[in-house]
Amino acid sequence: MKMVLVSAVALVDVEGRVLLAQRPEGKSMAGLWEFPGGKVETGETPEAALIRELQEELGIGTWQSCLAPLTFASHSYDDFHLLMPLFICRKWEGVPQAREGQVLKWVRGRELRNYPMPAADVPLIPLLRDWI
Ligand SMILES: Nc1nc2c([nH]c(=O)n2[C@@H]2O[C@H](COP(=O)(O)OP(=O)(O)OP(=O)(O)O)[C@@H](O)[C@H]2O)c(=O)[nH]1
Repeated sequence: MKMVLVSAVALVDVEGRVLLAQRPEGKSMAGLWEFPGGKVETGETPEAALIRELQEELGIGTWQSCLAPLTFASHSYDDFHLLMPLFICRKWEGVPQAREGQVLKWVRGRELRNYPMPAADVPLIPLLRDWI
């Protein structure tokens, strides 16, 4: 099966809330809430991919030194296998804005369960909650 490498990040604010983005209509898995990020391009590191995606999707800047590895997802969807490192980041510049039609939401740990997420993300939530 095709292996897809996606880099994602839990942005955590000073109140311990996590930023989720709702996938827009028309995309696969529309309506589900996910961590910001995207596919790692050829020749890119997962960290560089994230820094690029955060600028494109949210208009914020961050640094490799502010991206700490948290955990990863390894999940088979019907048509591809997703390998997704999840970083945690508490420091960035700018205010996240929905630049690609997503709905953004800052969510507290205990409320994460109210936001339906892609199957790959579900097992990551308890671990994330331990860290925020
Ligand atoms: N960014 C992000 N992607 C995730 C998460 N969980 C998860 O299964 N994915 C999947 O990883 C892929 C990310 O691709 P992408 O964000 O670069 O591309 P895309 O929206 O155009 O997706 P598409 O090619 O499926 O339409 C999608 O298939 C997405 O559904 C997550 O928490 N964050």
